[in-house]
Amino acid sequence: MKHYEANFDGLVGPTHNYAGLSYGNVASLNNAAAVSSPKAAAKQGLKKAKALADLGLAQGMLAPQERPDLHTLRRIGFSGTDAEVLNKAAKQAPALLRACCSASSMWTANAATVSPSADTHDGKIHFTPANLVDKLHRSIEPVTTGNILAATFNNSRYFHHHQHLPEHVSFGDEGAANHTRLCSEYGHAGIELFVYGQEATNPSAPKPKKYPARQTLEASQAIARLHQLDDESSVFIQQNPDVIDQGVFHNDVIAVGNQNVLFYHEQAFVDTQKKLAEIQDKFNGKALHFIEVPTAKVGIQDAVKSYLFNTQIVTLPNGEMAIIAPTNCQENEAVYAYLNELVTFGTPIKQVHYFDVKQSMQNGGGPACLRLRVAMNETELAAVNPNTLMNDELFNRLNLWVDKHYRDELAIKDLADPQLIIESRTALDELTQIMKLGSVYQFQK
Ligand SMILES: N=C(N)NCCC[C@H](NC(=O)CCC(=O)O)C(=O)O
Repeated sequence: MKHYEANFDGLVGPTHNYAGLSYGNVASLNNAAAVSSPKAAAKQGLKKAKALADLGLAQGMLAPQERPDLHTLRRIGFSGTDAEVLNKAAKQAPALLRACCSASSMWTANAATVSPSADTHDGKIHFTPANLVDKLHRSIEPVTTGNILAATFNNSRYFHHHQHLPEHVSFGDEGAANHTRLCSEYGHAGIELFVYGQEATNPSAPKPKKYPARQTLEASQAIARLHQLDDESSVFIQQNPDVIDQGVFHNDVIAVGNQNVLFYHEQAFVDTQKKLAEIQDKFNGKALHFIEVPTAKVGIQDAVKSYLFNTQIVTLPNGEMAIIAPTNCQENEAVYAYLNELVTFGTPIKQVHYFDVKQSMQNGGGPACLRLRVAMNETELAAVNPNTLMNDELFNRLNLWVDKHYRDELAIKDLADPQLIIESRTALDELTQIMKLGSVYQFQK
């Protein structure tokens, strides 16, 4: 039986904009009110996804969410026709309107946590949508995320979909951005690493002083229980609160794993040596590569600016690993020098491929934020909705679809334009037909 680790990238939605909504995410705040290009953003994302498919990897796409989110605006008291709702929100509560217009579902690393069947007791792939409660604009994603995941992985024989965790800060859950998996082969049972920012029920435990810690230990433990993971194959690690205060708002901004490689910054974790020993122990003595990047080579600021750790590490069909990096890594002297050196270290990582995903980067989303990993065997892959899987035909259809429906430019003031509701719904309605998703959006119900 063949095994894959498929990447499901988030298709960038028609309202992609820079609203400065994510306190603690330096790029989001620095680019607040800049003019975005939804069309360029969607095309950059599609190009990366297609390039990975062309490298011989299993690659899918996840549909974006409906924005502006009229359903939420009505729920908080704006009434009238759709245009009236938008107008009233724009005048009375512009910050709430901005929160209801974000295309943030593009960062599918935050869509859910996924545990492959090799790790779970019932032998199914488990999905739990992230509740994303720390940010208002993201907290309105999980219900539709659940609908989209269920329409994409639509076979209950292989896929087990859970409801998102209770919507309270004690269960702050950011999905796969704070989760990575180590294994010798994708189809073998692995070790699931859950990295949390704070313990909600232990006020004396360390936590950041300035920026929020979005993921709690309690949430990570709940996911491990729901996904029927063994204690012997789960490791809970605290993220270093000092780096959260320097802009590392998710663990995937400072560490990434693939198969038997863990690539991380020296300052990423609390109790690093103890945790590495626990991982090694639970890995049953099999070979592991811990690639630690020292501060002397790459400082935290360079890591945050370049997104060195928000790279994807993928295993190519020939068994070599490649790093999928944003072009921002080429533009940073220290990081570029490090990556050139990394491929000579004798680890499984032998190649680096650079992609321009700047439209997403300007909101703090790198290549790894844009994808949700799902390790699958060939039977499970065959059970995925085939219309979501990347190939020449889907790539061409989606590019034409973007050309037809997306704006070249979007400024914050444009979010108050009722025409954007019509454009967005027309596009998404057509998309659900292209990807054969059924009625996943509120406006279709
Ligand atoms: N690291 C991972 N996996 N994902 C990155 C998510 C970026 C996202 N940015 C935003 O939501 C900015 C939106 C705005 O400001 O308009 C966030 O902070 O949640």
